[in-house]
Amino acid sequence: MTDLSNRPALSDLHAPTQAMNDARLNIAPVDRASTQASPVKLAARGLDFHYDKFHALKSINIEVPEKRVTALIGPSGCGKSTLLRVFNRIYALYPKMRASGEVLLDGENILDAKYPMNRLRSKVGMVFQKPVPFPMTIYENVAYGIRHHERLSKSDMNDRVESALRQGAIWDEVKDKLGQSALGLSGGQQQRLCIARAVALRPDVLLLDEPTSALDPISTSRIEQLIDELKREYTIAIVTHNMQQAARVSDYTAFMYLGDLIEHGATETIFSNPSKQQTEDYITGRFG
Ligand SMILES: Nc1ncnc2c1ncn2[C@@H]1O[C@H](COP(=O)(O)OP(=O)(O)OP(=O)(O)O)[C@@H](O)[C@H]1O
Repeated sequence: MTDLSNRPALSDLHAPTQAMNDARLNIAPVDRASTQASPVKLAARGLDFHYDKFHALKSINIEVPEKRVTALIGPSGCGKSTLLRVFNRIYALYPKMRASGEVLLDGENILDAKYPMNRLRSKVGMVFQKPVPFPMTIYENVAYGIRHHERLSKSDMNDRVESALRQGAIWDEVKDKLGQSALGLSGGQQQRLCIARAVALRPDVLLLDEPTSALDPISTSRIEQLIDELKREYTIAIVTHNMQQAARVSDYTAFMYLGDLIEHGATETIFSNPSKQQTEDYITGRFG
C-alpha cells in the first residue's frame, strides 16, 4: 500500500518550474492541506476489465484517498470512464463485460458478487457528462432516490431535500419552484441538481464523469467551486479532458494511456514534475 505521507511536499518541488506551470495552466495555487496524508477510501488492485474480447483496463493499481479529489486524465479511449464505471459496478448490467482483480471500498471488495448492490449504490454516487434529470419535479428528483433507501417523515424528507439542494449549490435558485419540472432548468442548474440528487443519498464517494464538458464557463466554474466544497465530506474521483480543470480541482491526478495507468501522484507533482515522458507529453499538449 502506498504511503501517501511520503508524497513530495510542495517545498520539495522546484519553485520556478511550479510557477511556470501554474502560469501556463492558469491554475490557482495548490492548497497545501489537501495533500496531507489521508486514509485510502477506494483502491483498485490488479484490476483488469474486458469489453468482450477487448482488454480495456490492464492490471490497474490505484488508491483514492478519502475526502480528496482524484482526477483521471488521458487521451480519448484510454479507459478513464471505464475505470469510473467499474468503481460502481455499472458494467454488471451488461453481458460480456467482466472485471477481475479487486476494487476495495473501505477494504471490502465490491467486485465480489456477494457485495450488496444496494449498499454500493448508497455508498457510491455517480454524475454523468450530460445532466439527466428525471422528468419529474425538482423536489421529486431529489426525494425519489432517498425513498428507495429510507423511510422518512414528510418533514424529515423536506429537510433532506433542502440540505441536498444546498449542498448542490442550487437551493437559492429553486427554493420557490420545487414543484416545477426539473426539465425547465438550465444545463448548469440541471447538473447541480444531479449532484444534489447524488449527495442526497449521503454517499461516501462521488464519481464525476466529465461533469462540466457540456456546460458554459460560468456553470463550469460554479461546479468547480462546488467540488472544492464537497470534498470536505466526500471522496471524489473525476474524469476530465480539461487539463486546467484537473489542475484546479484535484489533489491527486492519475494519467492513463491505452488501458494502462501510467502515473499517479499529487497533482502538483504530476503537472510540474512528472516522472514519465508520456505524462509530460500529454500534459504539455504534445499528444492526445
Ligand atoms: N460498451 C463498450 N463496448 C466495447 N468497447 C467499449 C465500450 N465502451 C468503451 N469501450 C472501449 O474501451 C476503451 C476505453 O473507453 P473509455 O470510454 O473508458 O475511454 P475514455 O478514456 O473515457 O475515453 P473518452 O475520453 O473519449 O471518454 C475504448 O477503446 C473504447 O472504445
